[in-house]
Amino acid sequence: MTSARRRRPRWLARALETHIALPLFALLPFVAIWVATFHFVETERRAAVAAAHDSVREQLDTYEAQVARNLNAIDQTLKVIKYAVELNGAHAALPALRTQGLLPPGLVFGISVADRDGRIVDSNPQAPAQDVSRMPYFAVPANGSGSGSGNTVFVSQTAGDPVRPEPHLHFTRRIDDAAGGFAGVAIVEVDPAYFTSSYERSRAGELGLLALVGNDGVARAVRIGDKVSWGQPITLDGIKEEAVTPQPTAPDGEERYAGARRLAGFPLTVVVGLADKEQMARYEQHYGTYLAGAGAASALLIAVVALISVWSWQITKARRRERRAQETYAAASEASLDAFFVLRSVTGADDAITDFLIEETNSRAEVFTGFAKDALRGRLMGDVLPYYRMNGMYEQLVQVVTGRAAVETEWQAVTGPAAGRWLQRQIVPVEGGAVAMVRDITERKLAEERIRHMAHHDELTGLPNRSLIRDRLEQAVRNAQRSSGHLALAYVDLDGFKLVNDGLGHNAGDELLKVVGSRMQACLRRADTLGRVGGDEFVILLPDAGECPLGLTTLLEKIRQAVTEPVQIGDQAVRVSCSMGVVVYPRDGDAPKTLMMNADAAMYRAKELGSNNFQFYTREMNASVEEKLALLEGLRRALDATLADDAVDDPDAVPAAYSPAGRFHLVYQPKVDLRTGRIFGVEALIRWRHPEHGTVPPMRFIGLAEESGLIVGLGEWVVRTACRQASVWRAAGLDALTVSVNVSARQFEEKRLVERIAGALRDTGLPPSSLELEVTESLLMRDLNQAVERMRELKEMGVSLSIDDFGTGYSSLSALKSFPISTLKIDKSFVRDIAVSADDQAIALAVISLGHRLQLRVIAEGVETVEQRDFLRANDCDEMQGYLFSPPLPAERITEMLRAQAQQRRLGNAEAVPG
Ligand SMILES: Nc1nc2c(ncn2[C@@H]2O[C@@H]3COP(=O)(O)O[C@H]4[C@@H](O)[C@H](n5cnc6c(=O)[nH]c(N)nc65)O[C@@H]4COP(=O)(O)O[C@H]3[C@H]2O)c(=O)[nH]1
Repeated sequence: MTSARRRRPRWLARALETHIALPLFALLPFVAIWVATFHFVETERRAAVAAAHDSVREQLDTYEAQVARNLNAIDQTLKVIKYAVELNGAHAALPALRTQGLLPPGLVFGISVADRDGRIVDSNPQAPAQDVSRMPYFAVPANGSGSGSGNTVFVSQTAGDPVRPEPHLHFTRRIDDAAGGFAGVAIVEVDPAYFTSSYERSRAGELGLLALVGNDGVARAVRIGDKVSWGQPITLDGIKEEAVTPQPTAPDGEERYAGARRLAGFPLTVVVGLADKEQMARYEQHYGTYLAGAGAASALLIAVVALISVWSWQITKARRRERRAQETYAAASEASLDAFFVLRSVTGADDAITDFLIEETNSRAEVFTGFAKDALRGRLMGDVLPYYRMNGMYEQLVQVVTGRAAVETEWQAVTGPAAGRWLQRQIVPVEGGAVAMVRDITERKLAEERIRHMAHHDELTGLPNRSLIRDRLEQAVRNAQRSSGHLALAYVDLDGFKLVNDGLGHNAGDELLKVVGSRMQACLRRADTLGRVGGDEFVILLPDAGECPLGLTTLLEKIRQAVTEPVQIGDQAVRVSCSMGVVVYPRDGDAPKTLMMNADAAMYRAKELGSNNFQFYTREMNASVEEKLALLEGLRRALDATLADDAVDDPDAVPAAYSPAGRFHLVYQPKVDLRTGRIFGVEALIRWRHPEHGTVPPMRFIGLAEESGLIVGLGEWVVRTACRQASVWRAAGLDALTVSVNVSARQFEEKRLVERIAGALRDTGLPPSSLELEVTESLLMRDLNQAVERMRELKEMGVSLSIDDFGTGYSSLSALKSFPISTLKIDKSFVRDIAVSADDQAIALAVISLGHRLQLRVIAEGVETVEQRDFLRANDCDEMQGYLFSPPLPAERITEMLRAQAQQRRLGNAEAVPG
């Protein structure tokens, strides 16, 4: 059926649609109605016309016979008179006839006899004698020509005469005497109505016509309805004996079926006319009725057809819409990535749904079921996809069909071709069943999972991020609250990470973070959480910590040691440590936020205490922030006061060795030549005499001064003060000294550094060669190009440069070669164990050898023991600095030392190194 429909041409299919076919078919009865109607009408018309013809003929027959009879009677009368005249003479003829009873009644005919002179000699009824010789009815027969002469009857026109003024027809015959001469005329006068008295209204109607017309075309008597007239000209040419078509007839011009017949022996013709409108009246009436009937039938037919067609059209339209929608849906669903199943409920004996029949599906269904769509159509779900009873779909279908509400579910397939994939089904109720749409949402699920993971994990290390840590901490706090348990939180910050990151690049920094992260993770249990909350900051959450914080120390120490193990990055082994701040719930706070803040504060304290350690939180730690602010304020005031003092003092005056409270001052640590033992230079180190806390070491405030930018002004003051002091020593004629000043990263990055130093040298008169700037390796590595450029400018000025804390950074040899420096300083952390640690010895030796290969002097700082000094000296280290020789001292103590040194030299004692 479907294929047949498909094969049927489109135009034919359209034509067969009821709303088109029905009107076409309805044309047949429509035409039939009208053909039949016109046929009946025509038949009736013909019948009516035939009837009219018959009637004309019939009446003509009757009329003709009657008139002929009348005329014969008249003629008979004329002949009798003529005979009587010939027999009795004109005067005695009528009396003779009267006597014999042969005279017709006077009411019907008027009879007269005229003599040869045209005088009426006798008449019946009696009339006065008159001369009628001039009248045609006398003259014509008298002349012996035309009708009335001889054996013929003359018929006059209807008119009055001297005898009787009323209009009459005069029938006359010539009377001859015995010799054949003219003897007179027999006259019969007849009322014209006499010839039309046979008019029957029942047959001829109101407009029927009876006429007696003379051969001269003038009517002798005409009757139409009740009216009798005469004298009109009536043309007989068009009136045949059987007039087929009606034509206008005189005197009224009415259309009539007419017939005429000449009367033998008389110059007269009888005419019968039947009015067309009367003869066809019945037909006309029927015609109207037929037309009205046909019209009504047609209207009814049209109305019915129109109604059915409109109804059918609406249905067709709806069907077409539906079909188009179905086709569109089918096309869309074929192209769709969703599988769909149109399912019809199958019910059991108790009307309960037992299964679902697949009525329709699409190609995509094959992916989910393993069956082609044709194999699915018409099958029961329970037969082809039995597992639909196990994954909840069957129950849902029943629920949707009975509850008439759509449902949507996501599930992971465990059986079938899509096993393991995430699927989503939407089930929508439809009449008699449901439509299920199934979509593969695995990719979306994975993406969601990825996004969820990304939202909660650190991309680099894969560890939980701050947000997840916060969640877990909140959860752990809730659990601990419920169970009255304890939890611990450690804030971990890597020490020295920045050096690796800045020095070796971000990739190395990233690698380091990953290694350190996994090492820390390895120290923890499954229930613990390690997260990364910032650059080099980690958080460890221990949800099942004991009440006593000290119980955590073993774990914390293990983590610390794991972090400090060297990390191999490329061909370099780097080492970082970590500072940890630890809080315990509920002792150190009961809110997650407070715990985080306090752990952070404890971590800062660990940093302050020299890093590479862990600190448990104490209440005092929170004072640190305020303390910092107070410190910063104090720094500002101290710098202002120090600069104000300097401005008041004589610029050429010797700098104050000890500042009053709230001021800065410098101390100087001698630098000694390891071979000669001579003091060849000093390192200027800043001190702050705090009004309350006494002398504050630079490690406590340099960082803050850097952070706040105060270091720029402070650094300039240091340079100027150190230069001024060195000039003072020079002016005092003491041994020429090089004064070293520490320059922090922030100062070095400042554009006007070179200008400021040049200004200080200019203002104090110190030769640039007497000034050395100490910069750290890490400082140089921040922006290598800019650092080298700036160092060159300083070098060109004559100022020397040394690299402080050498060995703690990661400057490459090539970078080192490009630095215009004169000295390398071995960091005191390597010097500390130099006498015992093979590692530190190796580092020190490497620095010495490297420095010498680069033509640099090497100085060791923090030399406290003779062993350290001896090792360094034995290994060719050039210079040293440290408590062994002298701690940092006020300037005047240096002056004394220099004086003593000069004196000793004068005494020829070159050995100045103690111990
Ligand atoms: N353990 C030990 N320490 C020794 C020994 N000999 C000297 N020291 C200390 O080692 C530090 C050497 O200075 P640094 O490494 O440049 O380290 C300096 C330097 O980086 C910074 N600093 C000091 N003054 C200034 C300054 O004026 N400007 C800048 N930017 N930084 C400064 O503060 C750091 C610390 O300065 P100080 O506390 O004065 O500490 C000084 C000094 O007192 C020793 O034998 N054993």
